[in-house]
Amino acid sequence: LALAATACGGDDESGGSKSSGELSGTVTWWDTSNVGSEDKVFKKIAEGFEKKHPKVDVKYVNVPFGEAQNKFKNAAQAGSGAPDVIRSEVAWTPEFADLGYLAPLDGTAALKDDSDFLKQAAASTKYKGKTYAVPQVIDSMGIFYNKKMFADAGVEPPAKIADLKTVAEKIKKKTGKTGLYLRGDDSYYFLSFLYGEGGDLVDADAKTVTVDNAAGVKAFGVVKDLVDSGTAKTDATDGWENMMQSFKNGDVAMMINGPWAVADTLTGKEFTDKANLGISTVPAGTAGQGAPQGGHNLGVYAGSKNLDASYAFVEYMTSVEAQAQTAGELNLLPTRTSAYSKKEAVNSEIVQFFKPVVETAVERPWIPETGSLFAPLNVEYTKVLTGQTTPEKAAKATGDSYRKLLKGWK
Ligand SMILES: C[C@H]1O[C@H](O[C@H]2[C@H](O)[C@@H](O)[C@@H](O[C@H]3[C@H](O)[C@@H](O)[C@@H](O[C@H]4[C@H](O)[C@@H](O)[C@@H](O)O[C@@H]4CO)O[C@@H]3CO)O[C@@H]2CO)[C@H](O)[C@H](O)[C@@H]1N[C@H]1C[C@@H](CO)[C@H](O)[C@@H](O)[C@@H]1O
Repeated sequence: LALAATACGGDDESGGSKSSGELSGTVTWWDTSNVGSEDKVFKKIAEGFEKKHPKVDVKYVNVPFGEAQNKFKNAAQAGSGAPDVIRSEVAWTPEFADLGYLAPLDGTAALKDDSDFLKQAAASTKYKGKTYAVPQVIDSMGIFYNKKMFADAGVEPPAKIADLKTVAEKIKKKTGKTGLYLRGDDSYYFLSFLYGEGGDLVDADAKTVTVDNAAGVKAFGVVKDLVDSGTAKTDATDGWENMMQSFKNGDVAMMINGPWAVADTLTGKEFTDKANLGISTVPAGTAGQGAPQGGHNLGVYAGSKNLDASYAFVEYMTSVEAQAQTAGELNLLPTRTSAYSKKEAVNSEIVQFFKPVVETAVERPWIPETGSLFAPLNVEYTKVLTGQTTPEKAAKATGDSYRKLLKGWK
């Protein structure tokens, strides 16, 4: 596995020869997984592909999640420097497909046993009747909690927002620590509170923006109150780092997060005994309980000069064996139904916890604009949590941004 220092593309030297039937050439793969935890396992699996196809050289490039979407769009648009295979987050996939940057995979070697994929995982790979990527992982969110801190304070995982506040009060009294770390620089962490008040960002079927309705305003009020009441602490920047450090060091008793955070969490001093990590459903709001559906697909760049090897690589990386390995080693959720009966998935408490959560997770519309809904929401969400705007103004400003973005929507 040649570790390319910089993102470089499927240039013509990588052209694989099909004549011998044996795959050959280079496959450059942009992986967005977390460095130091997830990436090690994904690299290992990719090396297995090279062993199986000795004439293929996989160039592994790790591109940070926050940069990969634009980096790929820029390279694809310029027609130079794009990878052969991209780890495409669920909301990036319809956008890349709409732009023509992904090769349709129907009928290719990339798409094997596609009836084996969970329908909600497959949904984000379909666009205008074609399949543009293969689901690699699916995820949702839950409350991660420190079992020892909970036991010391004599509290149970909170089922409702009111319980969350009570639990936090008891933890503060007993340990002086803040109950929850609520990530403030990524509004994906707001969605379970929005759903809890019966809200959503948009109603795609009705082509209506809904983030600024009464439920949306209420949800902004709920998260503002969590911070103002001392139930939660937050930051306007470096949210991921601050959240992970706070929880791993026992500075907070809870965080809302997903399976992609587990491997890193277990390296924390509070979780050397991994049994100390508890996971529970996100607390319900006044209208119900719901967590968002996220995840990642593998797509083949439409301009790849080595389509055959790229198709085979995508199939290998999303195979039931690969998914069993990431379930066992990283507690990531498979997207193949068959992978859930593999022992690695059966033996993972995290996978078993999240399976029903993902089955009932709130789906988003898989339209090209879906990913663009977060940038404006991030601005207002952060301002609400840091007292720079009111729930009413935040909801309105977000709704106005959405109506500019979604032409003709109400
Ligand atoms: C702002 C962004 O909004 C959206 O992203 C949503 C996303 O749609 C949601 O689904 C959700 O993603 C979950 C994800 O499902 C979940 O799996 C997990 O991912 C783990 C991996 O598991 C882990 O392996 C590792 O990779 O690390 C990953 C991350 O931890 O957690 C994710 C949530 O973090 O939330 C995202 C919002 O964050 C847009 O799509 C853009 O990304 C946009 N960013 C660009 C927008 C450009 C201008 O438009 C701007 O110029 C650029 O600079 C910005 O970069």
